[in-house]
Amino acid sequence: MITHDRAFLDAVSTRIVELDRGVLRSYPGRFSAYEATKARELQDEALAQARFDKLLAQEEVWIRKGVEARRTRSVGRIARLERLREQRAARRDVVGKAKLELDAGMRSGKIVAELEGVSKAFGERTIVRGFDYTVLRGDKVGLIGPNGAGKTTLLKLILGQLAPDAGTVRLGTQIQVAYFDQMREVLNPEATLADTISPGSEWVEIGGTRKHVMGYLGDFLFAPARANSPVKSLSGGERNRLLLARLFARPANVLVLDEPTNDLDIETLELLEDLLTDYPGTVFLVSHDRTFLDAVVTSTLVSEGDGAWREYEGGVEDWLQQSRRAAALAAKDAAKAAAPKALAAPAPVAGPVAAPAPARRKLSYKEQRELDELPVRIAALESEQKALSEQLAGTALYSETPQRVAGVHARHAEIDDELMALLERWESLSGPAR
Ligand SMILES: Nc1ncnc2c1ncn2[C@@H]1O[C@H](COP(=O)(O)OP(=O)(O)OP(=O)(O)O)[C@@H](O)[C@H]1O
Repeated sequence: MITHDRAFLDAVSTRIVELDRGVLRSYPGRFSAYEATKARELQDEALAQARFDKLLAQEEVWIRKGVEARRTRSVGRIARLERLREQRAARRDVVGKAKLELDAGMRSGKIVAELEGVSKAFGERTIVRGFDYTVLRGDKVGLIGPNGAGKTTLLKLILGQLAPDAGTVRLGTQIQVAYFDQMREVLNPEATLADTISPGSEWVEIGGTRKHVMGYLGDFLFAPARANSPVKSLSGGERNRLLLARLFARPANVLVLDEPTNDLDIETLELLEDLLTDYPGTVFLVSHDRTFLDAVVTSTLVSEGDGAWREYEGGVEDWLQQSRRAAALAAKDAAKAAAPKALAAPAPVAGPVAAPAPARRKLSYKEQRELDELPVRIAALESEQKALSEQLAGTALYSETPQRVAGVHARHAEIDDELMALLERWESLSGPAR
């Protein structure tokens, strides 16, 4: 019996067979029993994953320690870390694939939009001039230009929401657009996380594929225990993560993301990168975060001023390289034309913009000092923890008072937390600029 009628299922079934992430599982009993067991399993899974993450994080702290510690690294421990990393990567894979099934709404036609000689001006100001452009299904397009260059206007033209002054825009078939705009999206602060994703149902259902909302929230790094908390209890970054979860639960085949990376932590950024990279539909991405753009886009639309827009294959780095090359060639040609007999001077390497920003954010003097001291603090905590582990493994400790034994246990656990906090600090200080 295959049905979406839960009341009916609950009344008649004696066994539920579930297909989740490509695995079939059988649960004896009625539908309500299955739901309870499933929620428990998801919770256990989240707990096991959290434990695993903690171990991995500790091992990452260890491997990242200074040169001195590096000499004493054990081969076995490094091999174990590599295995842990692989397991972690595989887990993300499963999640990514599961979501892809949810995302793939109805496919759009092969051509999403075709623009010919499109121009648009607001009063005296020309935003787009004589623009020819074709977007195909699956293109991931980055838009780059200073504030007010016309990125939003160009997007509206491409998606047929704004009529051009001149030229034609032909839209493809079956296009369903979903937007992610942190500034404008509104979340009901009183609604729960689960209700925000899938109002009135415990299931997220798109294109015939269903997933329990707890599991879906888990994919977006919300623990099952939080599914029934109100939106107002979330931090700003968590709200953005929830908006992303809602975006990917919509049956769209064209996603438009305007500055999606503001306020997202590293893990969510990676998740978003993976989601967008694997997303089978078309993506338009406006972002000032070059690393993020480079990771996701397959082509870039760049404002070259005065209504001129140009398409480059690849991401920001490719655009910079290509435009530097073009500028160098132009300079060479100009030099040749101006002074044909002069000795060939090295071509100036000039581009429309400066070289890419350094990958790491600029630290204040105080932060740099803190970062430099972190390995020492981590090493001290680890050697303290090692000494405690030895005491716990030996017999002498147990001839002392029970309070003393409990104290050693407690300090050992406390060091775990301190190490985690230092690792997080290390991540945030040494992470890329955003
Ligand atoms: N409906 C409108 N009427 C008049 N002017 C407009 C209209 N929409 C946009 N503009 C102007 O056109 C220019 C381009 O705006 P647009 O919002 O497309 O830029 P943007 O590149 O997306 O900017 P930002 O990076 O700041 O979001 C701006 O100067 C804006 O004031």
